[in-house]
Amino acid sequence: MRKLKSYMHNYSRAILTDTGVMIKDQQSLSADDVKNSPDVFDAASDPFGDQQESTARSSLESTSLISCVTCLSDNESLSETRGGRSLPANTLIPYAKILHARKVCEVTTELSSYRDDVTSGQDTVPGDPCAELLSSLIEVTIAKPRRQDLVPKKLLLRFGTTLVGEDIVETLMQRSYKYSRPGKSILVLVNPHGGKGQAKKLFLSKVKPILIASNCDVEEVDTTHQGHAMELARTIELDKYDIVACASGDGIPHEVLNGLFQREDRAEAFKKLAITQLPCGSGNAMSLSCHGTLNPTYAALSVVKAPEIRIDLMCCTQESYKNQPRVSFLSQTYGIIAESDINTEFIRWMGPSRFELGVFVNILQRKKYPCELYVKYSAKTKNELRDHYNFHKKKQEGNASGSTIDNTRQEEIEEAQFQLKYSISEEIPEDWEVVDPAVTNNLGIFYSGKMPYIAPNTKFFPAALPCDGSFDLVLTDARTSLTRMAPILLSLDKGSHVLQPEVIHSKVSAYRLIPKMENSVISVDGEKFPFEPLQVEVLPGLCKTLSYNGSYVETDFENM
Ligand SMILES: Nc1ncnc2c1ncn2[C@@H]1O[C@H](COP(=O)(O)OP(=O)(O)OP(=O)(O)O)[C@@H](O)[C@H]1O
Repeated sequence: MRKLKSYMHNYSRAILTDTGVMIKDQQSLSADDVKNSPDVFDAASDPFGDQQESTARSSLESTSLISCVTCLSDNESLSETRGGRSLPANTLIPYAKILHARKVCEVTTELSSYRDDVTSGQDTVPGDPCAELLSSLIEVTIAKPRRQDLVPKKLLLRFGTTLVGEDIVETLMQRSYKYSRPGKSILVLVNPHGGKGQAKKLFLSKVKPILIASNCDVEEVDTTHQGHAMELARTIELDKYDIVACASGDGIPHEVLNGLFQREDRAEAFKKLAITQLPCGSGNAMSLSCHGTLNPTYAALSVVKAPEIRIDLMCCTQESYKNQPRVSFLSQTYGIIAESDINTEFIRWMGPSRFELGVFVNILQRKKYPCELYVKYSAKTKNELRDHYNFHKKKQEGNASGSTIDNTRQEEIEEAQFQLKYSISEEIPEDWEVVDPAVTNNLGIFYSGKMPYIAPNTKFFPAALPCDGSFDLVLTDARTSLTRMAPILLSLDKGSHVLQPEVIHSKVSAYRLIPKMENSVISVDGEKFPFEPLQVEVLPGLCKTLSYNGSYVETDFENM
Protein backbone atom coordinates (compact mmCIF):
# COMPACT_ATOMS: atom_id res chain seq x y z
CA MET A 1 0.00 0.00 0.00
CA ARG A 2 2.75 2.37 1.00
CA LYS A 3 4.43 1.90 -2.35
CA LEU A 4 1.53 2.89 -4.54
CA LYS A 5 0.43 5.71 -2.27
CA SER A 6 3.86 7.20 -2.19
CA TYR A 7 4.14 6.81 -5.95
CA MET A 8 0.84 8.61 -6.34
CA HIS A 9 2.28 11.52 -4.43
CA ASN A 10 4.58 12.07 -7.34
CA TYR A 11 2.64 12.23 -10.53
CA SER A 12 3.05 15.23 -12.80
CA ARG A 13 0.51 17.27 -14.65
CA ALA A 14 1.27 17.57 -18.32
CA ILE A 15 -0.11 18.77 -21.62
CA LEU A 16 0.39 17.66 -25.19
CA THR A 17 2.14 20.12 -27.47
CA ASP A 18 2.99 19.89 -31.15
CA THR A 19 6.46 18.58 -30.44
CA GLY A 20 6.12 16.63 -27.23
CA VAL A 21 4.70 16.31 -23.74
CA MET A 22 5.14 19.41 -21.65
CA ILE A 23 5.41 18.95 -17.91
CA LYS A 24 3.41 21.60 -16.10
CA ASP A 25 4.06 20.85 -12.46
CA GLN A 26 4.22 18.08 -9.95
CA GLN A 27 1.13 17.08 -8.05
CA SER A 28 0.36 14.86 -5.12
CA LEU A 29 -2.68 13.52 -3.41
CA SER A 30 -3.50 15.36 -0.22
CA ALA A 31 -2.67 13.56 2.97
CA ASP A 32 -6.40 13.27 3.69
CA ASP A 33 -7.10 11.71 0.32
CA VAL A 34 -4.54 9.08 0.97
CA LYS A 35 -5.53 8.50 4.57
CA ASN A 36 -9.24 8.21 3.77
CA SER A 37 -8.96 6.22 0.61
CA PRO A 38 -9.82 2.56 0.82
CA ASP A 39 -7.09 0.01 0.27
CA VAL A 40 -7.90 -0.03 -3.40
CA PHE A 41 -4.44 1.49 -3.99
CA ASP A 42 -2.57 -1.01 -1.96
CA ALA A 43 -0.18 -3.00 -4.07
CA ALA A 44 2.03 -5.72 -2.81
CA SER A 45 4.03 -5.64 -5.97
CA ASP A 46 5.44 -2.76 -7.94
CA PRO A 47 2.37 -1.37 -9.73
CA PHE A 48 4.48 -0.03 -12.54
CA GLY A 49 6.29 -3.24 -13.21
CA ASP A 50 9.67 -1.61 -13.03
CA GLN A 51 11.83 -4.41 -11.78
CA GLN A 52 15.02 -2.46 -12.01
CA GLU A 53 14.01 0.30 -9.65
CA SER A 54 11.71 -0.19 -6.71
CA THR A 55 9.02 2.40 -6.15
CA ALA A 56 9.89 2.17 -2.47
CA ARG A 57 12.61 4.57 -3.45
CA SER A 58 9.99 7.05 -4.51
CA SER A 59 11.41 9.84 -2.43
CA LEU A 60 14.42 9.55 -4.71
CA GLU A 61 12.19 9.04 -7.68
CA SER A 62 11.26 12.66 -8.03
CA THR A 63 14.91 13.58 -8.13
CA SER A 64 15.60 11.09 -10.88
CA LEU A 65 12.54 12.25 -12.76
CA ILE A 66 13.88 15.75 -12.65
CA SER A 67 17.17 14.75 -14.11
CA CYS A 68 15.54 12.53 -16.69
CA VAL A 69 13.13 15.00 -18.08
CA THR A 70 15.44 17.96 -17.98
CA CYS A 71 17.97 15.90 -19.92
CA LEU A 72 15.33 15.38 -22.57
CA SER A 73 14.92 19.05 -23.06
CA ASP A 74 16.81 20.66 -25.89
CA ASN A 75 16.68 23.97 -24.09
CA GLU A 76 18.98 24.23 -21.11
CA SER A 77 16.95 27.04 -19.56
CA LEU A 78 14.09 24.65 -19.20
CA SER A 79 16.05 22.40 -16.91
CA GLU A 80 15.89 24.57 -13.86
CA THR A 81 13.93 22.95 -11.11
CA ARG A 82 11.52 24.81 -9.00
CA GLY A 83 11.30 23.90 -5.40
CA GLY A 84 13.41 20.84 -4.72
CA ARG A 85 11.25 17.80 -5.41
CA SER A 86 9.13 19.30 -8.14
CA LEU A 87 9.51 18.39 -11.75
CA PRO A 88 10.75 21.35 -13.71
CA ALA A 89 7.78 23.15 -15.18
CA ASN A 90 7.72 23.62 -18.96
CA THR A 91 10.03 20.71 -19.54
CA LEU A 92 9.43 19.13 -22.92
CA ILE A 93 9.67 15.40 -23.56
CA PRO A 94 9.89 15.06 -27.37
CA TYR A 95 7.55 12.50 -28.92
CA ALA A 96 10.61 10.92 -30.51
CA LYS A 97 11.69 9.77 -27.05
CA ILE A 98 8.32 8.37 -25.96
CA LEU A 99 8.35 4.60 -26.18
CA HIS A 100 4.97 3.66 -24.80
CA ALA A 101 1.89 5.00 -23.05
CA ARG A 102 -1.01 3.33 -21.28
CA LYS A 103 -3.65 4.10 -18.74
CA VAL A 104 -2.64 3.38 -15.17
CA CYS A 105 -5.87 1.47 -14.55
CA GLU A 106 -4.71 -0.93 -17.28
CA VAL A 107 -1.51 -1.38 -15.37
CA THR A 108 -3.36 -2.12 -12.18
CA THR A 109 -5.70 -4.63 -13.80
CA GLU A 110 -2.60 -6.58 -14.70
CA LEU A 111 -1.95 -6.93 -11.00
CA SER A 112 -4.50 -9.62 -10.47
CA SER A 113 -3.20 -10.32 -6.99
CA TYR A 114 -3.75 -6.70 -6.09
CA ARG A 115 -7.34 -6.74 -7.37
CA ASP A 116 -8.22 -10.10 -5.94
CA ASP A 117 -6.55 -9.70 -2.60
CA VAL A 118 -7.31 -6.08 -1.90
CA THR A 119 -10.53 -5.18 -3.65
CA SER A 120 -12.04 -8.68 -3.51
CA GLY A 121 -12.84 -8.25 -7.17
CA GLN A 122 -14.80 -5.02 -6.65
CA ASP A 123 -14.40 -2.07 -8.95
CA THR A 124 -13.21 1.30 -7.73
CA VAL A 125 -15.32 2.95 -5.07
CA PRO A 126 -17.49 5.83 -6.38
CA GLY A 127 -16.41 9.21 -5.09
CA ASP A 128 -13.07 7.91 -4.01
CA PRO A 129 -10.57 10.66 -4.96
CA CYS A 130 -7.68 8.30 -5.34
CA ALA A 131 -9.66 5.99 -7.60
CA GLU A 132 -10.71 8.88 -9.80
CA LEU A 133 -7.18 10.09 -9.97
CA LEU A 134 -5.98 6.61 -10.78
CA SER A 135 -8.36 6.38 -13.70
CA SER A 136 -6.98 9.61 -15.17
CA LEU A 137 -3.29 8.82 -14.80
CA ILE A 138 -1.20 7.74 -17.77
CA GLU A 139 1.99 5.75 -17.49
CA VAL A 140 4.41 7.05 -20.11
CA THR A 141 7.65 5.21 -20.81
CA ILE A 142 10.39 7.36 -22.23
CA ALA A 143 13.94 6.79 -23.44
CA LYS A 144 15.90 8.79 -20.92
CA PRO A 145 19.48 9.92 -21.58
CA ARG A 146 21.84 8.53 -18.96
CA ARG A 147 25.54 9.15 -19.50
CA GLN A 148 26.21 8.07 -23.10
CA ASP A 149 23.12 5.87 -23.35
CA LEU A 150 19.36 5.89 -23.37
CA VAL A 151 17.52 3.90 -20.70
CA PRO A 152 13.79 3.28 -20.42
CA LYS A 153 12.08 5.23 -17.67
CA LYS A 154 8.46 5.24 -16.56
CA LEU A 155 6.65 8.46 -15.69
CA LEU A 156 3.24 8.97 -14.18
CA LEU A 157 1.36 11.80 -15.87
CA ARG A 158 -2.05 13.38 -15.65
CA PHE A 159 -3.17 15.36 -18.64
CA GLY A 160 -5.52 18.32 -18.93
CA THR A 161 -9.19 17.72 -18.31
CA THR A 162 -10.44 18.15 -21.85
CA LEU A 163 -8.65 15.10 -23.14
CA VAL A 164 -8.73 12.19 -20.78
CA GLY A 165 -8.18 8.46 -20.78
CA GLU A 166 -8.15 6.57 -24.02
CA ASP A 167 -7.97 9.61 -26.27
CA ILE A 168 -4.81 10.86 -24.66
CA VAL A 169 -3.13 7.48 -24.90
CA GLU A 170 -4.16 7.11 -28.51
CA THR A 171 -3.03 10.61 -29.42
CA LEU A 172 0.22 10.16 -27.55
CA MET A 173 0.97 6.90 -29.31
CA GLN A 174 0.04 8.28 -32.72
CA ARG A 175 2.31 11.26 -32.28
CA SER A 176 5.10 9.17 -30.82
CA TYR A 177 4.92 6.67 -33.68
CA LYS A 178 4.43 9.03 -36.57
CA TYR A 179 6.68 7.09 -38.93
CA SER A 180 6.47 3.62 -37.49
CA ARG A 181 4.10 1.14 -35.91
CA PRO A 182 4.38 0.30 -32.21
CA GLY A 183 4.69 -3.22 -30.84
CA LYS A 184 6.60 -4.80 -33.72
CA SER A 185 7.72 -8.40 -33.65
CA ILE A 186 11.50 -8.59 -33.78
CA LEU A 187 13.82 -11.54 -34.26
CA VAL A 188 17.20 -10.56 -32.87
CA LEU A 189 20.22 -12.53 -34.06
CA VAL A 190 23.09 -12.06 -31.65
CA ASN A 191 26.63 -12.95 -32.69
CA PRO A 192 28.20 -13.69 -29.29
CA HIS A 193 31.66 -13.37 -30.89
CA GLY A 194 30.89 -10.00 -32.48
CA GLY A 195 32.59 -6.85 -31.28
CA LYS A 196 35.46 -8.61 -29.51
CA GLY A 197 32.95 -10.78 -27.63
CA GLN A 198 30.88 -7.88 -26.30
CA ALA A 199 27.81 -8.24 -28.54
CA LYS A 200 25.70 -10.40 -26.23
CA LYS A 201 26.34 -8.23 -23.20
CA LEU A 202 25.59 -5.07 -25.18
CA PHE A 203 22.36 -6.53 -26.45
CA LEU A 204 21.10 -7.74 -23.07
CA SER A 205 22.11 -4.74 -21.01
CA LYS A 206 21.52 -1.88 -23.44
CA VAL A 207 19.27 -2.83 -26.33
CA LYS A 208 16.75 -5.33 -25.01
CA PRO A 209 15.38 -3.07 -22.22
CA ILE A 210 14.47 -0.42 -24.81
CA LEU A 211 12.80 -2.89 -27.15
CA ILE A 212 10.81 -4.45 -24.31
CA ALA A 213 9.84 -1.06 -22.85
CA SER A 214 8.53 -0.18 -26.32
CA ASN A 215 6.19 -3.15 -26.11
CA CYS A 216 7.94 -5.02 -28.93
CA ASP A 217 7.82 -8.81 -29.11
CA VAL A 218 11.45 -9.83 -28.94
CA GLU A 219 12.80 -13.27 -29.77
CA GLU A 220 16.51 -13.74 -29.44
CA VAL A 221 18.73 -16.35 -31.08
CA ASP A 222 22.51 -16.55 -30.63
CA THR A 223 24.49 -17.56 -33.69
CA THR A 224 26.65 -20.57 -32.92
CA HIS A 225 28.87 -20.72 -36.00
CA GLN A 226 29.83 -18.95 -39.17
CA GLY A 227 26.96 -19.19 -41.64
CA HIS A 228 24.38 -19.81 -38.91
CA ALA A 229 22.52 -16.54 -39.56
CA MET A 230 22.27 -17.51 -43.23
CA GLU A 231 20.81 -20.90 -42.31
CA LEU A 232 18.31 -19.26 -39.96
CA ALA A 233 17.26 -16.73 -42.60
CA ARG A 234 16.55 -19.53 -45.08
CA THR A 235 13.88 -20.94 -42.79
CA ILE A 236 12.54 -17.95 -40.84
CA GLU A 237 8.76 -18.03 -40.52
CA LEU A 238 7.79 -14.88 -42.37
CA ASP A 239 4.45 -14.42 -40.62
CA LYS A 240 6.08 -14.37 -37.22
CA TYR A 241 8.30 -11.29 -37.54
CA ASP A 242 8.36 -7.75 -38.86
CA ILE A 243 12.06 -7.14 -38.31
CA VAL A 244 15.25 -9.18 -38.23
CA ALA A 245 17.69 -7.16 -36.14
CA CYS A 246 21.33 -8.22 -36.15
CA ALA A 247 23.07 -7.53 -32.84
CA SER A 248 26.44 -7.87 -34.49
CA GLY A 249 28.78 -6.28 -36.97
CA ASP A 250 28.04 -6.10 -40.70
CA GLY A 251 28.72 -9.83 -41.13
CA ILE A 252 25.36 -11.02 -39.81
CA PRO A 253 23.15 -8.72 -41.96
CA HIS A 254 25.19 -9.92 -44.94
CA GLU A 255 24.38 -13.52 -44.00
CA VAL A 256 20.71 -12.81 -43.32
CA LEU A 257 20.23 -11.11 -46.68
CA ASN A 258 21.91 -14.03 -48.42
CA GLY A 259 19.81 -16.56 -46.52
CA LEU A 260 16.64 -14.74 -47.58
CA PHE A 261 17.97 -14.47 -51.13
CA GLN A 262 18.26 -18.25 -51.32
CA ARG A 263 14.64 -18.90 -50.36
CA GLU A 264 12.09 -20.04 -52.90
CA ASP A 265 9.66 -17.47 -51.51
CA ARG A 266 12.29 -14.71 -51.49
CA ALA A 267 9.94 -12.14 -53.04
CA GLU A 268 7.62 -12.59 -50.08
CA ALA A 269 10.55 -12.59 -47.62
CA PHE A 270 12.02 -9.32 -48.95
CA LYS A 271 8.56 -7.78 -49.05
CA LYS A 272 7.76 -8.67 -45.45
CA LEU A 273 10.93 -8.42 -43.38
CA ALA A 274 12.96 -5.34 -42.53
CA ILE A 275 16.62 -6.17 -41.97
CA THR A 276 18.46 -3.89 -39.60
CA GLN A 277 21.55 -3.74 -37.42
CA LEU A 278 22.05 -3.08 -33.74
CA PRO A 279 25.69 -2.00 -33.64
CA CYS A 280 27.35 -4.64 -31.48
CA GLY A 281 30.23 -5.68 -33.75
CA SER A 282 33.52 -4.17 -34.80
CA GLY A 283 32.32 -3.05 -38.25
CA ASN A 284 28.92 -1.36 -37.97
CA ALA A 285 28.53 0.52 -41.24
CA MET A 286 24.85 -0.29 -41.58
CA SER A 287 23.99 1.28 -38.25
CA LEU A 288 26.22 4.30 -38.87
CA SER A 289 24.58 4.91 -42.23
CA CYS A 290 20.96 4.13 -41.30
CA HIS A 291 20.59 4.85 -37.58
CA GLY A 292 23.33 7.49 -37.58
CA THR A 293 24.94 6.04 -34.49
CA LEU A 294 27.33 3.47 -33.09
CA ASN A 295 25.56 3.53 -29.75
CA PRO A 296 23.37 0.40 -29.42
CA THR A 297 20.75 2.20 -27.28
CA TYR A 298 20.22 5.00 -29.80
CA ALA A 299 20.12 2.39 -32.57
CA ALA A 300 17.47 0.49 -30.56
CA LEU A 301 15.37 3.67 -30.39
CA SER A 302 15.77 4.05 -34.14
CA VAL A 303 14.70 0.43 -34.71
CA VAL A 304 11.54 1.15 -32.73
CA LYS A 305 10.77 4.53 -34.27
CA ALA A 306 12.34 4.72 -37.72
CA PRO A 307 10.34 4.46 -40.91
CA GLU A 308 10.86 1.55 -43.25
CA ILE A 309 12.81 2.38 -46.38
CA ARG A 310 13.76 0.38 -49.43
CA ILE A 311 17.38 0.16 -50.46
CA ASP A 312 19.10 -1.31 -53.49
CA LEU A 313 21.18 -4.44 -53.15
CA MET A 314 24.17 -5.44 -55.26
CA CYS A 315 24.35 -8.96 -56.63
CA CYS A 316 27.79 -10.58 -56.92
CA THR A 317 28.72 -13.43 -59.22
CA GLN A 318 31.99 -15.34 -59.42
CA GLU A 319 32.88 -18.59 -61.14
CA SER A 320 33.06 -20.45 -57.78
CA TYR A 321 29.41 -19.84 -56.95
CA LYS A 322 28.05 -19.03 -60.40
CA ASN A 323 24.78 -20.80 -59.85
CA GLN A 324 24.10 -19.21 -56.50
CA PRO A 325 24.90 -15.48 -56.69
CA ARG A 326 25.40 -13.59 -53.43
CA VAL A 327 23.95 -10.29 -52.43
CA SER A 328 25.92 -7.44 -50.95
CA PHE A 329 24.35 -4.51 -49.12
CA LEU A 330 27.46 -2.53 -48.28
CA SER A 331 30.57 -2.75 -50.42
CA GLN A 332 33.01 -4.69 -52.54
CA THR A 333 36.68 -3.91 -52.51
CA TYR A 334 39.92 -5.02 -54.08
CA GLY A 335 43.39 -3.63 -53.57
CA ILE A 336 44.57 -1.49 -50.69
CA ILE A 337 41.28 -1.35 -48.81
CA ALA A 338 40.56 -5.08 -49.09
CA GLU A 339 44.06 -6.03 -47.98
CA SER A 340 43.94 -3.54 -45.14
CA ASP A 341 40.67 -4.98 -43.90
CA ILE A 342 41.23 -8.69 -44.34
CA ASN A 343 45.00 -9.00 -43.96
CA THR A 344 45.01 -7.15 -40.66
CA GLU A 345 42.76 -9.68 -38.91
CA PHE A 346 45.80 -10.76 -36.89
CA ILE A 347 45.83 -7.36 -35.21
CA ARG A 348 42.10 -7.45 -34.52
CA TRP A 349 42.83 -6.45 -30.91
CA MET A 350 43.56 -2.95 -32.20
CA GLY A 351 39.91 -2.46 -33.13
CA PRO A 352 38.99 -0.26 -36.11
CA SER A 353 42.38 1.50 -36.16
CA ARG A 354 43.95 -1.68 -37.52
CA PHE A 355 42.23 -0.87 -40.81
CA GLU A 356 43.59 2.67 -40.97
CA LEU A 357 47.06 1.38 -40.17
CA GLY A 358 46.77 -1.16 -43.00
CA VAL A 359 45.69 1.50 -45.51
CA PHE A 360 48.52 3.77 -44.43
CA VAL A 361 51.20 1.08 -44.76
CA ASN A 362 49.95 0.01 -48.20
CA ILE A 363 49.83 3.57 -49.48
CA LEU A 364 53.32 4.26 -48.18
CA GLN A 365 54.51 1.23 -50.14
CA ARG A 366 52.68 2.55 -53.25
CA LYS A 367 51.41 -0.96 -53.75
CA LYS A 368 49.47 -1.44 -56.98
CA TYR A 369 46.75 -3.91 -57.83
CA PRO A 370 46.44 -4.28 -61.62
CA CYS A 371 43.15 -5.38 -63.08
CA GLU A 372 40.77 -4.98 -65.98
CA LEU A 373 37.58 -3.15 -65.21
CA TYR A 374 34.40 -2.88 -67.29
CA VAL A 375 31.58 -0.66 -66.12
CA LYS A 376 27.97 0.13 -66.88
CA TYR A 377 27.82 3.77 -65.85
CA SER A 378 24.83 5.60 -64.42
CA ALA A 379 26.93 8.77 -64.07
CA LYS A 380 30.49 8.67 -65.34
CA THR A 381 31.93 12.10 -64.70
CA LYS A 382 31.81 14.10 -61.47
CA ASN A 383 29.41 16.58 -63.04
CA GLU A 384 27.10 13.82 -64.20
CA LEU A 385 27.33 12.29 -60.77
CA ARG A 386 26.27 15.52 -59.11
CA ASP A 387 23.27 15.81 -61.44
CA HIS A 388 22.35 12.21 -60.73
CA TYR A 389 22.66 12.81 -56.99
CA ASN A 390 20.58 15.99 -57.01
CA PHE A 391 17.88 14.41 -59.13
CA HIS A 392 17.51 11.31 -56.94
CA LYS A 393 17.86 13.19 -53.67
CA LYS A 394 15.00 15.49 -54.68
CA LYS A 395 12.92 12.56 -55.86
CA GLN A 396 13.49 10.79 -52.56
CA GLU A 397 12.60 13.89 -50.55
CA GLY A 398 9.45 14.26 -52.63
CA ASN A 399 8.45 10.69 -51.82
CA ALA A 400 9.14 11.19 -48.12
CA SER A 401 7.24 14.46 -47.86
CA GLY A 402 3.88 12.70 -47.73
CA SER A 403 3.58 13.66 -44.02
CA THR A 404 2.90 10.50 -42.01
CA ILE A 405 3.97 7.19 -43.47
CA ASP A 406 1.35 4.59 -44.23
CA ASN A 407 2.62 1.63 -42.26
CA THR A 408 0.06 -0.76 -43.59
CA ARG A 409 1.27 -0.36 -47.16
CA GLN A 410 3.63 -3.09 -48.32
CA GLU A 411 5.62 -2.44 -51.45
CA GLU A 412 5.11 -5.32 -53.90
CA ILE A 413 8.25 -7.32 -54.62
CA GLU A 414 8.25 -9.79 -57.48
CA GLU A 415 10.51 -12.68 -58.42
CA ALA A 416 11.39 -10.90 -61.68
CA GLN A 417 13.25 -8.28 -59.63
CA PHE A 418 15.75 -10.94 -58.54
CA GLN A 419 16.68 -11.93 -62.08
CA LEU A 420 20.11 -10.76 -63.20
CA LYS A 421 20.46 -8.83 -66.46
CA TYR A 422 24.04 -9.84 -67.05
CA SER A 423 26.01 -13.08 -66.88
CA ILE A 424 29.68 -13.37 -65.93
CA SER A 425 30.03 -16.16 -68.52
CA GLU A 426 29.07 -13.90 -71.37
CA GLU A 427 30.98 -11.23 -73.28
CA ILE A 428 31.07 -7.74 -71.84
CA PRO A 429 27.79 -6.06 -72.92
CA GLU A 430 28.10 -3.42 -75.61
CA ASP A 431 26.89 -0.54 -73.47
CA TRP A 432 29.57 -1.12 -70.82
CA GLU A 433 32.82 0.82 -70.95
CA VAL A 434 36.35 -0.21 -70.16
CA VAL A 435 38.07 1.90 -67.52
CA ASP A 436 41.30 3.43 -68.78
CA PRO A 437 44.01 0.70 -68.53
CA ALA A 438 46.55 3.37 -67.57
CA VAL A 439 44.59 3.60 -64.32
CA THR A 440 43.57 -0.01 -63.85
CA ASN A 441 47.09 -1.35 -64.50
CA ASN A 442 48.24 0.84 -61.62
CA LEU A 443 45.19 0.59 -59.41
CA GLY A 444 45.56 1.61 -55.76
CA ILE A 445 42.06 1.71 -54.32
CA PHE A 446 39.07 -0.09 -55.80
CA TYR A 447 36.03 0.44 -53.61
CA SER A 448 32.39 0.21 -54.61
CA GLY A 449 29.67 0.82 -52.07
CA LYS A 450 26.04 1.50 -51.36
CA MET A 451 26.09 3.16 -47.92
CA PRO A 452 27.79 6.46 -47.01
CA TYR A 453 29.69 5.48 -43.86
CA ILE A 454 32.02 2.50 -43.82
CA ALA A 455 33.44 3.26 -40.37
CA PRO A 456 33.16 6.06 -37.79
CA ASN A 457 34.47 9.28 -39.29
CA THR A 458 34.91 7.60 -42.66
CA LYS A 459 32.32 8.93 -45.08
CA PHE A 460 33.77 7.01 -47.98
CA PHE A 461 30.65 7.23 -50.19
CA PRO A 462 29.16 10.65 -49.45
CA ALA A 463 26.96 10.54 -52.55
CA ALA A 464 25.42 7.15 -51.72
CA LEU A 465 21.62 7.13 -51.83
CA PRO A 466 19.36 4.33 -50.61
CA CYS A 467 17.41 3.67 -53.78
CA ASP A 468 18.84 5.36 -56.88
CA GLY A 469 19.33 2.12 -58.84
CA SER A 470 23.10 2.50 -58.73
CA PHE A 471 26.09 2.44 -56.44
CA ASP A 472 29.29 4.40 -56.07
CA LEU A 473 32.66 3.41 -57.50
CA VAL A 474 35.82 5.03 -56.17
CA LEU A 475 39.22 4.38 -57.76
CA THR A 476 42.71 5.75 -57.23
CA ASP A 477 45.97 5.38 -59.10
CA ALA A 478 48.83 3.96 -57.00
CA ARG A 479 51.22 6.32 -58.78
CA THR A 480 49.59 9.32 -57.12
CA SER A 481 52.24 11.10 -55.11
CA LEU A 482 52.25 10.78 -51.33
CA THR A 483 51.86 14.52 -51.01
CA ARG A 484 48.59 14.24 -52.95
CA MET A 485 47.43 11.06 -51.22
CA ALA A 486 47.80 12.58 -47.76
CA PRO A 487 45.04 15.22 -48.19
CA ILE A 488 42.83 12.60 -49.83
CA LEU A 489 43.11 10.29 -46.83
CA LEU A 490 42.77 13.16 -44.40
CA SER A 491 39.46 14.24 -45.95
CA LEU A 492 37.80 10.84 -45.58
CA ASP A 493 35.95 12.04 -42.48
CA LYS A 494 34.27 14.85 -44.41
CA GLY A 495 33.79 12.78 -47.54
CA SER A 496 35.42 15.44 -49.68
CA HIS A 497 38.15 13.02 -50.89
CA VAL A 498 35.83 12.19 -53.82
CA LEU A 499 36.17 15.77 -55.05
CA GLN A 500 39.96 15.54 -55.38
CA PRO A 501 41.03 15.37 -59.03
CA GLU A 502 43.14 12.26 -58.36
CA VAL A 503 40.09 10.31 -57.17
CA ILE A 504 37.84 8.75 -59.80
CA HIS A 505 34.26 8.75 -58.58
CA SER A 506 31.32 7.44 -60.61
CA LYS A 507 27.85 5.99 -60.21
CA VAL A 508 27.48 2.56 -61.75
CA SER A 509 24.78 -0.06 -62.09
CA ALA A 510 27.13 -2.96 -62.91
CA TYR A 511 30.79 -3.83 -63.37
CA ARG A 512 33.16 -6.68 -64.05
CA LEU A 513 36.48 -6.71 -62.24
CA ILE A 514 39.20 -9.05 -63.54
CA PRO A 515 42.23 -9.01 -61.22
CA LYS A 516 45.62 -9.35 -62.91
CA MET A 517 47.51 -10.58 -59.85
CA GLU A 518 48.30 -14.04 -58.57
CA ASN A 519 47.30 -13.31 -55.04
CA SER A 520 45.45 -10.59 -53.26
CA VAL A 521 42.07 -10.09 -51.63
CA ILE A 522 38.51 -9.39 -52.72
CA SER A 523 36.25 -8.46 -49.89
CA VAL A 524 32.44 -8.16 -50.02
CA ASP A 525 30.65 -6.48 -47.10
CA GLY A 526 33.87 -7.03 -45.11
CA GLU A 527 33.93 -10.79 -45.78
CA LYS A 528 36.69 -12.48 -47.77
CA PHE A 529 35.50 -13.70 -51.19
CA PRO A 530 37.29 -15.93 -53.76
CA PHE A 531 40.16 -14.15 -55.49
CA GLU A 532 38.85 -14.42 -59.06
CA PRO A 533 36.87 -12.23 -61.50
CA LEU A 534 33.88 -10.59 -59.89
CA GLN A 535 30.76 -9.28 -61.59
CA VAL A 536 28.30 -7.11 -59.71
CA GLU A 537 24.98 -5.60 -60.70
CA VAL A 538 22.42 -3.60 -58.82
CA LEU A 539 19.09 -5.08 -57.75
CA PRO A 540 16.99 -1.96 -57.20
CA GLY A 541 14.91 -1.49 -54.07
CA LEU A 542 14.96 -5.10 -52.93
CA CYS A 543 15.89 -4.72 -49.30
CA LYS A 544 13.64 -3.26 -46.61
CA THR A 545 15.47 -1.64 -43.74
CA LEU A 546 14.90 1.00 -41.07
CA SER A 547 16.47 4.40 -41.26
CA TYR A 548 15.90 7.08 -38.68
CA ASN A 549 15.25 9.96 -41.04
CA GLY A 550 13.72 8.01 -43.90
CA SER A 551 16.99 8.05 -45.80
CA TYR A 552 20.65 7.49 -45.07
CA VAL A 553 22.26 9.74 -42.53
CA GLU A 554 22.82 13.20 -44.01
CA THR A 555 26.22 13.53 -45.69
CA ASP A 556 25.90 17.10 -46.94
CA PHE A 557 27.25 16.07 -50.33
CA GLU A 558 25.24 18.75 -52.12
CA ASN A 559 27.10 21.45 -50.20
CA MET A 560 30.60 20.05 -50.82
N1 LIG B 1 29.21 -18.26 -32.84
C1 LIG B 1 30.06 -17.88 -33.78
N2 LIG B 1 31.34 -18.29 -33.77
C2 LIG B 1 32.22 -17.88 -34.70
N3 LIG B 1 31.91 -17.05 -35.72
C3 LIG B 1 30.65 -16.62 -35.79
C4 LIG B 1 29.66 -17.00 -34.83
N4 LIG B 1 28.50 -16.39 -35.13
C5 LIG B 1 28.75 -15.67 -36.26
N5 LIG B 1 30.02 -15.80 -36.65
C6 LIG B 1 30.71 -15.18 -37.79
O1 LIG B 1 31.40 -14.01 -37.36
C7 LIG B 1 31.65 -13.17 -38.50
C8 LIG B 1 31.71 -11.71 -38.11
O2 LIG B 1 30.50 -11.33 -37.60
P1 LIG B 1 30.13 -9.82 -37.21
O3 LIG B 1 30.21 -8.96 -38.40
O4 LIG B 1 28.86 -9.90 -36.48
O5 LIG B 1 31.24 -9.43 -36.14
P2 LIG B 1 32.34 -8.30 -36.07
O6 LIG B 1 32.85 -8.24 -34.69
O7 LIG B 1 31.85 -7.00 -36.59
O8 LIG B 1 33.40 -8.83 -37.04
P3 LIG B 1 34.00 -8.17 -38.34
O9 LIG B 1 35.17 -7.39 -37.88
O10 LIG B 1 34.31 -9.35 -39.23
O11 LIG B 1 32.91 -7.29 -38.97
C9 LIG B 1 30.55 -13.53 -39.50
O12 LIG B 1 31.16 -14.01 -40.67
C10 LIG B 1 29.77 -14.63 -38.84
O13 LIG B 1 29.44 -15.67 -39.71
